[in-house]
Amino acid sequence: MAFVTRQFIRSLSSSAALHAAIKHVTIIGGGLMGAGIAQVAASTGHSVVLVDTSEDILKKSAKGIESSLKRVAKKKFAEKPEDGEAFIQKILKNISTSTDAASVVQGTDLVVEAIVENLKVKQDLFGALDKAAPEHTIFASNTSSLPIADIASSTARLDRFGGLHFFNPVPMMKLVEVIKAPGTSQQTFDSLLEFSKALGKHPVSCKDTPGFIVNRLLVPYMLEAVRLHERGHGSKEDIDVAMKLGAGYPMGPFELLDYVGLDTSKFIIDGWHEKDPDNPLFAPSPLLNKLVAEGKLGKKTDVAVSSFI
Ligand SMILES: CCCCCCC[C@H](O)CC(=O)SCCNC(=O)CCNC(=O)[C@H](O)C(C)(C)COP(=O)([O-])OP(=O)([O-])OC[C@H]1O[C@@H](n2cnc3c(N)ncnc32)[C@H](O)[C@@H]1OP(=O)([O-])[O-]
Ligand SMILES: NC(=O)c1ccc[n+]([C@@H]2O[C@H](COP(=O)([O-])OP(=O)(O)OC[C@H]3O[C@@H](n4cnc5c(N)ncnc54)[C@H](O)[C@@H]3O)[C@@H](O)[C@H]2O)c1
Repeated sequence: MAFVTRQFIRSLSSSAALHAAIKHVTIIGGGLMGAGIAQVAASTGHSVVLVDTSEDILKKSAKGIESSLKRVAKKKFAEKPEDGEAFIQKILKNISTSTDAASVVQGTDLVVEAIVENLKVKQDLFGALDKAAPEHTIFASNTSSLPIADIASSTARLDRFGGLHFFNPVPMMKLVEVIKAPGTSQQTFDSLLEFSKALGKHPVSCKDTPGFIVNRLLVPYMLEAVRLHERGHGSKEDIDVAMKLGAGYPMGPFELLDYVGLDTSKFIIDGWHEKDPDNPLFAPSPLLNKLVAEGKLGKKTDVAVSSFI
């Protein structure tokens, strides 16, 4: 009995040690999502390296993080604004940047990937990182729509690979979908759940199925809104107002498409359409295709202007 108890306590403390081990995080991709994930990880005391392909992009990411932190500080230190600047600087100190993923992962506990929604590009990245990262390092993808198992297949660490699907804007959205692929070990899954909680998020457990939970429901809804408009059955403005005032959504579907990025939305739809061409829910949208071809990608192209106008 005493032995069982000691063993039980040992297993609890080793699992606590494992969870505590996620201190150093590498975020690959400094766009909308990567910058937000880096900000939240740094704000919760993690040491963060943010990686992208060029110094210019990383400068833009750093600027975005700083202005988001200013918004947080304005609210948090409304009574004592002078403390806000120290708060921001303390968090920024936890973030460094790099264009060399292979060298920075050598000292990392967790890699969170938030690069372009393309299977081959993600596989190439993880295949290269697998050779450079230490044994214990966990890999996670923030993919919106791709199977985690397919991304993980370019590595030899299927047991230490899972999904961490954050929501935009990351500093505000409480949910993280934690995805257990068939190869993900229970220990890795538990670490990812613990990490999500350490970020102050609310994790939900997901299977490695298309769109997990949120996007399996959200993507058909958003596409249906675009199709409703394409059929001439409602203006974009009326559809947005209707869903905000009639269904209680904080943003209408067109506003949200602008916010998410029209390029990312198109990558998601094209990928699902290719896999399931007869499914009318995932039929491509001529309007979306036209806007992306014109380089109108939503807020990321111009924060002040809607791409749908
Ligand atoms: C077709 C296929 C498409 C599928 C796409 C799937 C994509 C993906 O996989 C899943 C998703 O993410 S799906 C997408 C999931 N996401 C959704 O569905 C999002 C839906 N939208 C919302 O929940 C709300 O509109 C927001 C929370 C964005 C803003 O809140 P609001 O009440 O409408 O109003 P507000 O006046 O603007 O802001 C008020 C205050 O909030 C604070 N603050 C805001 N942003 C901040 C930031 N970045 N940093 C820091 N702080 C930030 C700030 O304090 C600000 O005050 P300030 O004085 O202005 O600084
Ligand atoms: N936009 C959203 O609302 C949202 C929400 C949840 C999940 N996601 C997912 O997160 C991922 C990123 O989306 P995003 O909206 O942040 O995209 P984004 O276009 O804003 O940013 C992607 C960044 O990745 C960089 N990048 C591309 N290839 C790279 C590589 N090989 N190495 C390093 N950096 C590279 C790009 O330079 C860019 O800065 C996608 O998988 C997307 O599906 C997006």
